[in-house]
Amino acid sequence: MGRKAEFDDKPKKGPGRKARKQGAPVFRKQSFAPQEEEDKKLSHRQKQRVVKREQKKVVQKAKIQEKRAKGQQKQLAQRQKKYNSDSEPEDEVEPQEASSDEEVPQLVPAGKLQKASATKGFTDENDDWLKPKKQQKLKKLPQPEPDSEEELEEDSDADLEAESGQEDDSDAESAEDVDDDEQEIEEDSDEDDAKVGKLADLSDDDDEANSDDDFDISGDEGAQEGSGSDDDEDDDEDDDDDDKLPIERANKKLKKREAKEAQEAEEEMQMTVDHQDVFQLPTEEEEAEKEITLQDVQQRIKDVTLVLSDFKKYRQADRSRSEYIDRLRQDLCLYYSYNDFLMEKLMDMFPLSELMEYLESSEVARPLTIRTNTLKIRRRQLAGALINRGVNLDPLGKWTKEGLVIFNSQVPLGATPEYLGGYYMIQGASSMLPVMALAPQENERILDMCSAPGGKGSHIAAAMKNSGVLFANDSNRDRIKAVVANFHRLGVVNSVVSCEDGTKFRKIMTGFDRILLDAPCTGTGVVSKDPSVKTTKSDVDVQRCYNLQRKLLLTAIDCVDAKSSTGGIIVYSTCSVLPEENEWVIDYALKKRNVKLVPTGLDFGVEGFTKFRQHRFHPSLNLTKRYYPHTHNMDGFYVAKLKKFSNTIPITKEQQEEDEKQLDEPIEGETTTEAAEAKEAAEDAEENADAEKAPRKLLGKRAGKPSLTDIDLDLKKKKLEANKKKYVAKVFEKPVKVAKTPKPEQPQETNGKPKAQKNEKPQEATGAPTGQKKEKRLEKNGTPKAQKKEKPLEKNGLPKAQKKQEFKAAQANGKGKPSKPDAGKKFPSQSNGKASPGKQSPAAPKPEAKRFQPKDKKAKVNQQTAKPAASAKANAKLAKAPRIDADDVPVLEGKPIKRQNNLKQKSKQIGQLKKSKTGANPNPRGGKGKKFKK
Ligand SMILES: C[S@@+](CC[C@H](N)C(=O)[O-])C[C@H]1O[C@@H](n2cnc3c(N)ncnc32)[C@H](O)[C@@H]1O
Repeated sequence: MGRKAEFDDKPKKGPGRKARKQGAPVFRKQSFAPQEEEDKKLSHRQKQRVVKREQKKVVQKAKIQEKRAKGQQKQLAQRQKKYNSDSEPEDEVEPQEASSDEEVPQLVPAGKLQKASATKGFTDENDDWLKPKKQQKLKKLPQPEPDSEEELEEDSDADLEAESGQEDDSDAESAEDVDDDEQEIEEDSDEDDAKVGKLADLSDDDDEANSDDDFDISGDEGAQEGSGSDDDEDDDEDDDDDDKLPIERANKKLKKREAKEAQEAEEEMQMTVDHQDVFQLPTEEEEAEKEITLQDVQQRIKDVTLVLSDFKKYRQADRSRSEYIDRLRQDLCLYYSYNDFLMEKLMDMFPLSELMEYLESSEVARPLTIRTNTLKIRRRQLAGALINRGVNLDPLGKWTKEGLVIFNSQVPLGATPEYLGGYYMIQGASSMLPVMALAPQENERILDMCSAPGGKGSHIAAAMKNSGVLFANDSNRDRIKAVVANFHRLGVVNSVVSCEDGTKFRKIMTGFDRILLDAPCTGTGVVSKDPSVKTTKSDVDVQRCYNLQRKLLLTAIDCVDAKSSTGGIIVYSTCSVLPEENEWVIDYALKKRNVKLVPTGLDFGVEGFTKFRQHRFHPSLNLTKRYYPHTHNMDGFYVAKLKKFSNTIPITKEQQEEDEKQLDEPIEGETTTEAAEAKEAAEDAEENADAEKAPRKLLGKRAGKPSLTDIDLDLKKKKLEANKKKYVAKVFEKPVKVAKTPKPEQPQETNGKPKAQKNEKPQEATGAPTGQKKEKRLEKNGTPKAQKKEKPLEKNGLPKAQKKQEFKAAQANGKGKPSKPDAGKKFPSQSNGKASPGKQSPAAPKPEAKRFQPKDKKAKVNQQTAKPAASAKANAKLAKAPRIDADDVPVLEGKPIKRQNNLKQKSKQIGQLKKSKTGANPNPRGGKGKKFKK
């Protein structure tokens, strides 16, 4: 549109046709150049009005001259007087001068006006006087609106000249004066354009609004009207009113009034709104009555937040701050699905506005990130390869040379050839930080104390360039498999993988250059990954983690060599944001060991707390780093770097022991998974015991309590439990059957027993109480074979032998062949414990067998299945099957047997009874049997 203005005098290079035809438009530099701010503000019309006004002045001046020439001073004085009566009097100036001042009150600086008015003594306030001249002027002025100031000036000059030309004859001198004055005024008006513009805006705009162009009132006008002072407005009115009809003036006044009223109304409304907006905390009844939606909750969160932001202003007089905070916490729990405990913790940590940000960002998943395995590939190459597969990615940030952030991918990132080839590890951005802080060096000995699944461990190995030795440890046997798998995939070859309790590591190995302790924690920083954290964590969980973390950290410190030439460094990290698991743990270690905090080397992250609520930590804790989802767009994380400066421990051994004891103390109200499992097991055992018959119950009560504590211990090794049960069943099956032998048969039994049976019994007797160690020892001695031989005998031979014995006993007592029901009864009597002790064998291994029977369902089944079997064949068949299974039970480990060892007393009793009755060595294979002999 239009031609392009040129403001510089640069000659155009090679002007084109257009340029030749039509020169560039030339504007007065003045009009665009930012010389005067005020000038910029003048619109085109305003400028026109200024020119008009100047023209007016000129006309007025000419009139004055004319009047002077005609000697109409008297009339002028009268007019002046009249004007003065309408306008504000100005005492300081002579009447004539005053009137001239009023003529252009604000348009020209006072001094100059005085000068001008002193010369002319003129006012345009007199309509009578002015009107014909106006008409005259209007006639003289060109009808179309002038395009520019220049034109207007020219026009006005021309008019002036014409007028002055008419007047030249009469008063040449005065004409010269006028010319001079004109010049002055012109200059002044040029100089003071800005001032004129500023003040005239109000009046002129009004003028324009009322007179020109359909009452166009722009917002600016209104604003200017509003912003102008009353005086200014009045003055402007005075100016403008000259040109206006009464109706226009009335209109203007009306508008003014309306604007004022609108402003007042707005203020009033604001006050009312402020007053009404005070949020009313709902009462309990209200809450109970009203069905609340999520939107209501959201609104209430906003309201309460507002109240808490200016409590004095918005609070209800009868409500305390804590009531609002409680309400807010409950609503936040409801809205974001947190439990009260965690929400309270978070509210303690963050100011309200930050808390909202934290909660919001915790609802959103963090960006997917991967770490280049620099043992195999460079990041650029990896990025190229993945891009070719349709992965949209970018470098993670300047702080890492290995990280890549994945925006989207056409392929699953856990299944690309690059992943399977070990070129990268899928890892959260925050997980890279602890290893960066650890700064592993080549050829060092580094321990990753809690390593599974090996993300950070493999990062350490990469930093070590597969040199030195990396010890990757984790106490979780299942998870450690992931470490091995990942290390294989990623090509880590400098590592030793172990599965030990980290707290015991000082007894396994020490003297490490560096240790990473990425401690087990509540995971409150990874809520977006695992939302269950929001509802499942309690103070007991935090306490438990806190204890374990402290123990692990002290161990880690003890395992590091302070004299390491390259290191002596411990990095502690968690994916929890709670100070209890972070600053408190570090603060504890600072007190208990010769370590100090050093900068992590991570140039971003929030400083760790040096105080939290009423707690005060070591000031150096500000060297630790915190990471939040809302500030760093990564999982909540904590990193602390410690330097060990002495291998001595600054506390006494007694203190150490006391500390350890304290850390091992059970937590009040603890309902850990282990404890819960133990409880469940105890309940199961009790239920089983209840299911047993009375004597068993008794036995269960007698032996049950100690065995329950044993169960507690055993449950810590979950996998062994199943085996243990099987084993227990197997070991104690024989005594059960031995116990079945009726009293009178015993002498016969002892005398007429087959060899095999003789061998069995001592084995059973000894095997039952001695437990696993014994079993192992037996195995070593070649006993398992014998056992295996025995067992079929037990299974197949025992019922037969029993029958024979029964039969013999019956014959000896003259009772004849025992009836089938009798034989049948014996088994139930055993299982039910109803058989009288008198009828049982004196060896009485029965109670012992009963004691363990509840724990062994299989044994029960065996007995029960054997019970209804009428014939020996059937019995043998039924007994056979499960026994074969029992033989296949793997060799037992320490725990189950240990538990049985607790029952030494009973086994001793059994052995002694047998010994006394049979006179045979209960354990001909030595070992405990020998002890029994003694
Ligand atoms: C946060 S994870 C470690 C993650 C690992 N550093 C990584 O980057 O892949 C914590 C680990 O500590 C292990 N852990 C828990 N208690 C332990 C203990 N007493 N000794 C050693 N490891 C333990 C857990 O099995 C779990 O794998």
